[in-house]
Amino acid sequence: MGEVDPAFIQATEHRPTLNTIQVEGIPLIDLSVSDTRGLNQLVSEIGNACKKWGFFQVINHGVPLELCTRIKEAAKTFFDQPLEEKRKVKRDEVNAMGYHDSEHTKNVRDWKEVFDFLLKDPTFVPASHDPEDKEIRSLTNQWPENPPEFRKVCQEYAREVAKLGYKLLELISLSLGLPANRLSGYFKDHTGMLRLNYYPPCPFPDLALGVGRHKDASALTVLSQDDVGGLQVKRKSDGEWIPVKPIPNAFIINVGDTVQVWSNELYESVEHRVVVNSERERFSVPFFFFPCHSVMVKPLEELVNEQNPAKYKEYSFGKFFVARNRSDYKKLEVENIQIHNFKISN
Ligand SMILES: O=C(O)CCC(=O)C(=O)O
Ligand SMILES: [Fe+2]
Repeated sequence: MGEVDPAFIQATEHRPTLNTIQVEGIPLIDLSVSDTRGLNQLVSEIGNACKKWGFFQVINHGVPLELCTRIKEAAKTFFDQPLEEKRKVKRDEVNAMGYHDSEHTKNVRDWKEVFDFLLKDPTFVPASHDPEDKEIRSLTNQWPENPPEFRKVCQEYAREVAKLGYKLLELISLSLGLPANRLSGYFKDHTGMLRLNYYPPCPFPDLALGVGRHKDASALTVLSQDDVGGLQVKRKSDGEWIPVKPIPNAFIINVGDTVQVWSNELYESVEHRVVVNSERERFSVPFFFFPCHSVMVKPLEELVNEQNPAKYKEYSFGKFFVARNRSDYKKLEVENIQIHNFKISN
């Protein structure tokens, strides 16, 4: 083993324990409804999973299974290329979509490579995180030449997974006692993004993480993973890191910061991380369902009252999004902006 690059080394308290524990996992929910299990039952399962875990897996989700296989094959072919090839579609501070191999989470470098693309091309976001700056910037995708089918597969997958995203938004709205379409207006010009994650085998999996502990800024995230495993979720009841078992053909769903605020913390955006291993590479594909940049996020009026006042100040989704992304490129001196910065202390 060569020199260990200190940029990857987690502080002692954040290093993973590599012995896997067998525990009751996050709920598995069948999205199909039938005469024996109606919509109400499904909605209540979703609500319970959001409250207890912030995470669940779904089957019978409607996304063609062959698309999940094809996107992971395309990802493998892309990431297997030499670095010079991948860097032709390199992401930078101006062109925020494309390939990137040095993401930092909480100021520690992640043991992974990523390829990011937007569902809507172009997508509009604020030009900077400065609240006074009203300029809007458009983000566009970059596509590699190889493999030739890459773009088409990515776009087909994105379309199908977004349909699932809308379906889940409806189920989450219903589970909060709101009309099914209560949240859909916030996603008209959404800023949803897909990411191909590639975690190469790591020679020091006891020191580094594929992705450091974090919460997703999304409303919800729809993730497809392969059979290797590595995702861990921080259990709300005791703070233990619980592995998410790979289930063939299932998607992993988690509620993000935006739903945490909308629901006035009835549902929480739960911390998660990815451990790596020294033998097998791993692929995963998250879809981060972000609202439109101009949405002002605050607890939904129907869910707050005198007994249960709003726990968050209103914030601009676009400004939050842009501020969060700043830490992707450089090690900041301070912790980057987090949802708890908007919490009302009373
Ligand atoms: O690879 C995974 O299982 C999860 C990745 C993740 O949490 C993220 O990209 O936000
Ligand atoms: Fe995540």
